Parts: sequence; C-alpha cells; structure tokens
Amino acid sequence: MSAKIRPIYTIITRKISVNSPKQTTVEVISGRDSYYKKMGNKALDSDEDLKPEGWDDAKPFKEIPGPKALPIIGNFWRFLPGAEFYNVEMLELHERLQKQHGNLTYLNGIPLKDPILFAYDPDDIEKVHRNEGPWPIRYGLPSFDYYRNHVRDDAYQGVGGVLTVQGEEWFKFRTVVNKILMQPRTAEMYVDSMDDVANEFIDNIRRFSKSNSKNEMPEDFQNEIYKWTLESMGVIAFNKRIGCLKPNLQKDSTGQKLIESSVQLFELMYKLDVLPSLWTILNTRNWRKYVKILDFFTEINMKYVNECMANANTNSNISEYEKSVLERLAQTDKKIAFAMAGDMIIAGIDTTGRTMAAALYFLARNPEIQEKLRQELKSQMPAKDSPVTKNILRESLYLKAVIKETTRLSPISIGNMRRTVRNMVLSGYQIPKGTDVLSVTLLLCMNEKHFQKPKEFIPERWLRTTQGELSHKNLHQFVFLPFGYGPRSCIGKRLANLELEVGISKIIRNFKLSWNYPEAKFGMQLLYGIQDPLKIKVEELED
Ligand code: HEM
Repeated sequence: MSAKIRPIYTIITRKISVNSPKQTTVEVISGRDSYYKKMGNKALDSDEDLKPEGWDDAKPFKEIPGPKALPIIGNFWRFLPGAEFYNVEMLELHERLQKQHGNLTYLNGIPLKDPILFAYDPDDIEKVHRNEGPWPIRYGLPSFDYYRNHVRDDAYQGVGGVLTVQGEEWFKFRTVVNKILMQPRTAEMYVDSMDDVANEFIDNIRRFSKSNSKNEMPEDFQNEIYKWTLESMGVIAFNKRIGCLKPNLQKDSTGQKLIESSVQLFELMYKLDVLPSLWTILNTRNWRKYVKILDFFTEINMKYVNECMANANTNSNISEYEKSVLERLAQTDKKIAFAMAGDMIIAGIDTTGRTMAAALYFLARNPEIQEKLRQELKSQMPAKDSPVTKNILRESLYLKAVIKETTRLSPISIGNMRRTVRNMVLSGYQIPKGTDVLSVTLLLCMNEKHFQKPKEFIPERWLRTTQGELSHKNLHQFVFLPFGYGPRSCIGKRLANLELEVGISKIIRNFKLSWNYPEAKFGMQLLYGIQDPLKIKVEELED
C-alpha cells in the first residue's frame, strides 16, 4: 500500500463500527442485516428469532451499566496516566468493572475501537455461544485481515485464512482444514518429530543452566521458548526443520530472522489492534514496520510451500496419514495451504509459548506437584533420554491435568469474543444482533464459586478420580473454555497439547525446576500470560 492514507472505505468501515449500538427496538437493530445476509447466514434471514423469549420484558440495551463515556473523549481518558484504569492489570480491571456495574458491562468511547459488552455470568456466556450459529463471528485482528485482503491480495488471492475471515468464506475454509488438522491421527503422526525438536530445546536449557552459578534461565527465556514453538510449528506448517534452536544462530539466518520477526509481530499486533492506534486512517510508523514483517513471513511462507509441493511424495502406495499436513492441504487447494500455513505460524507460536512458560513457572513454584508428575513420567520413561511415544502420552493423565490447570490460571485469552448473530436477552437486557460480547472466563476461573481455592495450582481438580468439592465434575460448562467453544474453537488444540505434553515431559524428566523470586506478575499484551523475566532455576537430575 503506497498511499499515505488508508482508502476511504476503510475509514468509513471503522467509523461505522465506532458508533455505539443505540438500538432500542428490533426494527432499528436490523440495520446491520445486509452485512450478515451478505455472509449468507440463513438463520438471520428468518424472522423466528427477531424477538427471542423475554425480549419485551427485558430492559433496553442503552440501560446496560458501564463506565460513562464523556463527550468527545469518551472513556479513553480513564486509561490515561493518573486515571482510574491506568496500568491496571486485566484481571483486576474486570474485577472492578464487575463490582461497579454488575454481570454485564458496556464499554464504549475508546477511539477507533468497537464498543464492547463484557459478560461475567456463565449463563449469559452459554446463551451467547449456543446462539452463535454455524458460522460464528469473531473479530480481533483487523490489521492482519487488512494486510491479507488489501495489502497483499496478490499473494493471498482472496483466501484470507481462518483467523480473521467471517461468514461463508470462513466456513468453506474451515471445513477443508478441519478434516486435516482436527484429526487425532494427524497430531499423533508428529509425536516423533516433536520429540526431536524437544531434545534440542532440552540441550539449550542444559546449556543455559550451566552458564551461570545460579543455574538460572536467562532473562529472555520466554524468547527461547518461542524458538521451540516456532521450530515445532515449522515442522507441521512447512514440513521443514527451520533450525531456530541451533546454538549460536547466525544473525542473518532465516531461523534468527523468523524469531526476531515473530516477537516484533506480536508486539505490533498488540499496538495496532489492542491499544488505540491511528493505523486505520494513516500509514503510521508501526503500521509500516508491521507490513514489512508480514511481507517477510509471506515470502518465507511462499518459499516453503513451493518447496514442499516440489518435493511432494508421488508414491501412490503411501496413505494419506503418512503425508505431511502441508502436503495434504496443498493437494486440496494450494491457496488454502498457503493461508493456513501462515495462520499456523501466527497462531501457534505465542499461544503455546506462553502456556509453556506458565506451566514451567507453576511447576517450579510447586515442588510436590512437580515431583508427582515426575513419578508418573518415570514409570513410562525409564531413562532421562527415553523418547516420548503416543502410548506414553495416552497414559499420562497427571500431565494432562497439569496442562489443563495451567490454562485455567493462565489462559492465553482472558475470554472469548463473539459478535452476536441473533437478538438475545442477557442478564435481563435486550442485546441486538451485531453486538460484540467478550465472555470474561478468566474472572470465572479465579472465582471460588466455581473452583475451590481458585488461585492455587491444583492439577488434581481435573482428575476423574478426584471426588468432592475439588472435583471439576459439577463445573458449569461455560466457565472454563481455554481453547474457545464450538465450530470456531481453536483448530490447533490437538497440536498445541501434543507440543506441550512432549515438551513438559522431557523437561520434567531431565531437570528439577525451582523459583527463587516473588510471585510473577500476569497480564495481557496481545495475549495473557507471565509478564516478568522467567528466571527459573534448572538443575540436572541424576537419573
Ligand atoms: C496452548 C495453546 C493454544 C491456546 C490456549 C489456543 C487458544 C485459542 C483460542 C481461545 C481461540 C479462539 C477460539 C474461539 O473463538 O472460540 C483460538 C483460535 C485459533 N487457534 Fe489456537 N490456541 C493455541 C494454540 C494454537 C496452535 C498451536 C495453532 C496452530 C495450528 C492455533 C491455531 C488457531 C487458529 C487458526 C484459530 C482460529 C480458528 C477460527 O477462527 O476458526 N492455536 N485458539
């Protein structure tokens, strides 16, 4: 995009979305109908749910409580230095909003951002998800969407991927990729390669531990974890070892450049899509940097997909499950393979990386839990260098409970976002279709109404054998949704769990972890997670 100013249609789109929904009657609400009809969602064409049960008795939308927006400056000023929400951590912000305004809070008046409803009641969250229809709508990364569909439509050719597109286009894409990525057999196929990648990560951890008298991981250990997730995702997305975990990576190597670019990419996404930003109307410095980085990813992606196609296995005796994910995607549609490989890299590094960081931190702080996990692993992996196999993973129930408990206390997203596609009543208020609702599940996961000792790391709560109050068996189904919900839920869930299971098994089987610092701070940048340097002490186990 060479023009200094974004095309006028973008500005108009943003302006429309900045307007708060002031609808109070069903007729006015239908103003957004054409948009959804364009997406072809038949459910929206029918009149049957125009007035859902309880609509006439519900209070109008405009009465939903929330921080009052002032003329012109809206609510933005509340987040400025000295004001009530300045630098307030996400969890605390939502605790305060819920306390002040109740289970449904409306926030508008943040420049160039859509107004949003925060839902804190699991029954409301259930209603939103159960009414999301077959093509749920989730907005979140407009900068990424704009890049693919407008800046580099030459490369993506109208196939925007699964992360940001909506409606029928999303559904068609997702139907193709689900068949390949959501299969348990697909994930299992990668156990050996994930084991290889984890071995290199273990070597690096060992080297860091020996490099200082305290046996601590470096301040930027989180980036080292990202190298491991990028290398793991590279195997799946590109069918290729990128080489990010090699010690002394050359500055100009692709691996090093990819690592640096992905760290910057997430920082920039946060600045463009989460913080107020002028990129939607101007070619800001951050926007230009962002496009440059995404261009680099596009170029690498194209190169690797072409390489994979050129080396594709033409042996007709080989079963579908012996082929790589990328090969199978490319067999169906090369454009889909290209966009999906890019999505996997964007969605698969920071997410699994932050979850791994949190898991290691919780294990380091809880030596008894760590030892219990180690005993489970030792029964399956007699030697420190025993490979992880799919049978080991099937049997390792405590390991799975550790990962679940990690995602309860440190989910990558504080909640799930949906744009409602039907009118509905939430907490006694009329909610018009077309409203963005963020279900803040993190708040529920931290509430003793739903979890006993909610702030403590207790994997036992997820074990089937656990009885009584601690057990998760009576948990409301919409309180704990770390991978989202329904047809739009995380497509990488199986792959992420596989990576984490293999990586954590190897680390805990080889090392003793401990934490010698005050409790780490958690918070949100693009994603939620630990904010402090991850200086975990790592000691080699004897056997
Ligand atoms: C622990 C790691 C991960 C967590 C906790 C996680 C969580 C999530 C969540 C909460 C969503 C939104 C779901 C919704 O709206 O209902 C999502 C979407 C998505 N995730 Fe993950 N994710 C993880 C790892 C991965 C990996 C490794 C990949 C790579 C394949 C991936 C690919 C995606 C994609 C492509 C979407 C968008 C799906 C769509 O909109 O149809 N994720 N993830």
